[in-house]
Amino acid sequence: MTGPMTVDLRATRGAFRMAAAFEVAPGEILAVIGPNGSGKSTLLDAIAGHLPATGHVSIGTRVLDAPEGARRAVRVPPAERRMALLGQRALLFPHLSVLENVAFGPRAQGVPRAEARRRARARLEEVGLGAFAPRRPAALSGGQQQRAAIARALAAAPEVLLLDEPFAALDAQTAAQARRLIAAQRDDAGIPVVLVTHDPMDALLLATRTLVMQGGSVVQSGPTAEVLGHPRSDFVAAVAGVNRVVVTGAGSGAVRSPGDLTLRGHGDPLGEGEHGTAVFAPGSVRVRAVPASSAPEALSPSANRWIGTVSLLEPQPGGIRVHSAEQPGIAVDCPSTVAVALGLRPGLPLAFEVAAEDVSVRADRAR
Ligand SMILES: Nc1ncnc2c1ncn2[C@@H]1O[C@H](COP(=O)(O)OP(=O)(O)OP(=O)(O)O)[C@@H](O)[C@H]1O
Repeated sequence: MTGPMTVDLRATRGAFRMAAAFEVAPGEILAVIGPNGSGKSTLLDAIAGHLPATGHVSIGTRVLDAPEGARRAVRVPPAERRMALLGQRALLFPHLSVLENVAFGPRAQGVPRAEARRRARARLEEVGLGAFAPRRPAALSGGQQQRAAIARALAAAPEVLLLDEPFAALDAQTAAQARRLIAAQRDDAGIPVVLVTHDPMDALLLATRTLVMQGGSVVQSGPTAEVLGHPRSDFVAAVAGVNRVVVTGAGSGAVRSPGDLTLRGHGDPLGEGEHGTAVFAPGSVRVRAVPASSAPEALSPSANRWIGTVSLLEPQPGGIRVHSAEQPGIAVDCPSTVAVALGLRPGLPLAFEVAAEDVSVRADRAR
């Protein structure tokens, strides 16, 4: 059991500037998401000490980085931080066997050779590579090399685990196995884990909290369900697969979008003219046919209902994603049975409806 990891760092890479501050509790996984080039790897490299940075990093009472202005400037070299940084590429030592690669960490910490090999063997069994122990890394597939890298990271018994897209190069089955290993390490070793990921499912399944980086800064952080459930940026909305609509308070508890959609939802009440966002899932919108004989008043939109003409249809698992010409920024997922019954095609007018309990509203002021 280690203590919490506290981070408050600034680093530069060429013209790029990164700044982030957060704490990760022992036994907690913090997910870090963000667009390409937003600074996620820079953050992990700075924490691991591979990149010059200013600020503070500590694990419990052990200070790893303290700024020049502190009572005593501290900068612990990467090899002495007791952190494991695992990236997308395995980076195993090519001239050592898989077993020797995994035993390397314990050996470097002074563990006797026989014991280091015993630990390495146990870790390799856990990742399903027991039979590959004598081989050189080049004789392993990419996925097997990554599993060996996970075994190597865990064999060193780190006090903090830094993971940079560790499942990205793995097939679905191996990725699931690797996720279980990481979750077990979190629970058994009770260490803080920072997980950079592009997959919202990783954040949802593994991380209690999620931090969003954009342009080198933290733009949102909080419980994973809140961050993905009410994204503050289009990037996170796309990652979470939800519609995010900029709205303004329209009085009587309703909000209005720039596309003139009137919505009622739950969450923050918006005063008239006050700015905020409304979020709802594409699958929570009901789609119905517009009868050809409809009276004009039956077509007039009311709160949470709108009429749209199909402009784009995209296949989705289990159905079709529908976009309309009138509300191009709103995606609606239509189950395949309904899509067939409606005879979905571009140009078809449709009635859309979303229940108020499925619409989450947040005021900008609450940021
Ligand atoms: N060695 C380097 N020298 C100069 N600039 C760099 C270097 N490495 C990265 N950068 C720049 O730093 C910025 C942040 O890169 P970083 O790799 O941290 O982003 P990221 O969020 O991890 O991206 P990705 O999701 O693509 O892995 C980018 O603009 C990148 O071009």
